[in-house]
Amino acid sequence: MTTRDEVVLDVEGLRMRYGSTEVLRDVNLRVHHGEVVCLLGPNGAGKTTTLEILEGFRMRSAGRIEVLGTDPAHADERWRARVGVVLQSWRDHGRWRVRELLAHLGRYYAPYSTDRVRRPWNADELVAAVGLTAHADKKVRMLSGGQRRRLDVAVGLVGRPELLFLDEPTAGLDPVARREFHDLVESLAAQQDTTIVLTTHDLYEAEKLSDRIMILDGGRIIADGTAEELAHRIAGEDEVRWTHEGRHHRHSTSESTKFVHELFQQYGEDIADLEVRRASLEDTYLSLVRQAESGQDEAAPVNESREVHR
Ligand SMILES: Nc1ncnc2c1ncn2[C@@H]1O[C@H](COP(=O)(O)OP(=O)(O)OP(=O)(O)O)[C@@H](O)[C@H]1O
Repeated sequence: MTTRDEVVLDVEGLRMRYGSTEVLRDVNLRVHHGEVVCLLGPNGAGKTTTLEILEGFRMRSAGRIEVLGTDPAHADERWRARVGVVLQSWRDHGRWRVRELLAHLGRYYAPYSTDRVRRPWNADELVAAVGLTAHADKKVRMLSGGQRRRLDVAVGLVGRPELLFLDEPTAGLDPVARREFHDLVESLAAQQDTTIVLTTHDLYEAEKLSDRIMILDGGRIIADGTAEELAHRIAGEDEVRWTHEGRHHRHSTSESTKFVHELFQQYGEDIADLEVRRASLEDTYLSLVRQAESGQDEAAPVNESREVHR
């Protein structure tokens, strides 16, 4: 069992080559206990490859990796029982019924139960937690795509993992299911016992769920920090909008607080409809990826390691 402040994931100089194609060149990252970390990056950047290596499903070409204190390439069953995995697509078990499948897979984790963590997660409770109660007796192959994705998440959670990897967990989910999934991740994270690493292309989701965002591009982590910290890395300016005497105005500035203060000093209560728009995560992401791809990236992560404050 890891404790707060402990490093759960430690990666140094990770490289991965498929044939003659080098996908990961020098990936360095560190995740602490209880953090929710989101890995972003363009299609083909190597996010799934990275996750699969960390999960022990794929052998790396080079680099040092410790996941829960162990090299995943040489991990045993006890280690595997502490790690939950939701793959990008998984189409087995079509003939099983939902509840039966979770109860069946759960049995594997029973020997790893402790006084603190009762394993496995009770199948009925888990089915309810992922919103599948109405479908608990259905065969897996009869589920819709989104229901199947909820089941994938349940399969990842059944052993009550200390560390959970989620590869695009909300792809294909409807807005209600997506919101329910966000609530589930937040409740797992709030208990401080589950460290979560997820990939997504949904920047709203990344910002909402994660303590920290890492952007993978060109085989490296090109940015690492909170959404706010990343925004500070781009030379972005805030946009201030307001109305004065019926006319709309806008002004771009890197010192929006000072500007607004001066605006009020000058015009006082005649100012209306004041709005300060900071760079969104989408602006930041696009700018960082463009910078990296045009070779301007200084490859300096915002944050080498930081405490978790939730
Ligand atoms: N088994 C494999 N053999 C050869 N090349 C592979 C293999 N798996 C992935 N690749 C290649 O490695 C690169 C990274 O793929 P990966 O799936 O890790 O990217 P990703 O960031 O997860 O992409 P996406 O956002 O599209 O899911 C891609 O160019 C892909 O074609």
